[in-house]
Amino acid sequence: MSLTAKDKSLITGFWQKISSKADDLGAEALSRMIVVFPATKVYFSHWPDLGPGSPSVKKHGKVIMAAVGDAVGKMNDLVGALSALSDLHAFKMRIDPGNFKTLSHNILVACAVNFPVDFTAEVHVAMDKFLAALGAALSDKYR
Ligand code: HEM
Repeated sequence: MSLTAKDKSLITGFWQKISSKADDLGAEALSRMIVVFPATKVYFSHWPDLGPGSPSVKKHGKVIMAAVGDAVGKMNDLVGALSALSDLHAFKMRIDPGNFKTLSHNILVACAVNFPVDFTAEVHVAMDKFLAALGAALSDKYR
């Protein structure tokens, strides 16, 4: 699956609209993932508070979305751009790569809820493809 020129322009355009709210979107996506898919809590058990909007969740939501924003600028080589991060998730954090789909889903939900007008069906498809490609790139180092 590859991103078309149209996908890329929709993704870049949507990111420009949401980037100033990226930290909040990240916190909401991560909060939702932990609540709706509680099995994901196992990876964050070292945090003092995993509740929605807790300081750890907010801080890490910001970190995740900074990486997503960086990836928007590197759409032509996601595997190369995310190689070090893939290594970390595979061998240091040992995240089951199936979870990338789960977080992507929650990022889409956060985008839809907070940007209902801009998150058209067209943008939805493009962002879904982009996050799937990002998840695939993050899974690249697993084997
Ligand atoms: C869109 C997908 C994702 C992106 C862009 C992303 C990005 C990041 C980044 C940038 C870091 C910091 C790495 C560093 O220390 O240099 C990180 C750490 C981490 N990620 Fe991910 N991540 C993603 C998905 C996931 C998923 C699905 C999980 C688990 C369910 C996960 C669990 C973790 C954990 C446990 C850490 C360490 C947290 C800590 O410092 O306490 N990540 N991630």
